[in-house]
Amino acid sequence: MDILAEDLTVTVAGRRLVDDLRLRVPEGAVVGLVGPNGCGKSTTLRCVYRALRPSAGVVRIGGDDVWALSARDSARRVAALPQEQHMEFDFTAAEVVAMARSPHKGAFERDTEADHEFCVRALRQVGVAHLAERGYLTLSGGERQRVLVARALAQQPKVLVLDEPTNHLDIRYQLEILALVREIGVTALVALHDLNLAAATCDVLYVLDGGRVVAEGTPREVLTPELIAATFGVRAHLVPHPVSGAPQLLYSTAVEPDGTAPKGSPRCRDDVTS
Ligand SMILES: Nc1ncnc2c1ncn2[C@@H]1O[C@H](COP(=O)(O)OP(=O)(O)OP(=O)(O)O)[C@@H](O)[C@H]1O
Repeated sequence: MDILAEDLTVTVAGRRLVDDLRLRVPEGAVVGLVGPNGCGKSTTLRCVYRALRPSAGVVRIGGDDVWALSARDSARRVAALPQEQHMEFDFTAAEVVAMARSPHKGAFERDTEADHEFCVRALRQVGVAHLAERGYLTLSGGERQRVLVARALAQQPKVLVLDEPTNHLDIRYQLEILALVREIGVTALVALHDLNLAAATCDVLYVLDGGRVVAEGTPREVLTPELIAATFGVRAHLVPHPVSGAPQLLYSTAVEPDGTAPKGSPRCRDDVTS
């Protein structure tokens, strides 16, 4: 299923957190959202996974407005890995992953053998099968993150929405989780801070600044030193990855050698009102 956001706007207290945004993720593509802190990535993703109703515009998953779907129907299509996930009770990792199966069953229906299999497979896919009986609250940050990725996979979604999925992960698991997202062939919209990981993982990148799309295209088209300076206020040098050829960014200090600030735009349009 594809994702289409049209004219998406989120206004809170007179401030446009997301401003007339248009974004498309074709079926099976992995699309990245990048941009500085506070530019509206999570707010956009929350609209896509139906946690936030936009002030204007629409998000369509497989052609249907997500707010025209029931919460259950939406959860059958979209699995989300939010940036913050609070868990009050000490469920085991296996129980946390099993929660993903509830959109696929009736209120009092018990888990079937097939449900169990989906969960075991998801735990294995992200390398946490050995943690299945551990209490979730006893896990490290990276272990928790991998359990939550397993939960998203066990939901068997048509669309994955991942908000900083590499948070807390060591470099091996950062690479493995993103490779897995590509491998399973699911439509994916992913917010990432690491521009090199984004370049290596995503077919297309959307760059947000102040709630607006300021650039879109392949990583090679989008990740130019000019754009990095204008959007992040950082000097960047582009080099091809020696093996894959993917564009890689090396950064220097945020100021020019003469001590002046680099050319750049404001990161957040705090003054924009509806
Ligand atoms: N409910 C809210 N009320 C007021 N402001 C909000 C609300 N939710 C988000 N914001 C503000 O909207 C802006 C965009 O937030 P958002 O979390 O979408 O940014 P982000 O690009 O995901 O940032 P980060 O990279 O830091 O995770 C931020 O300035 C944030 O403080």
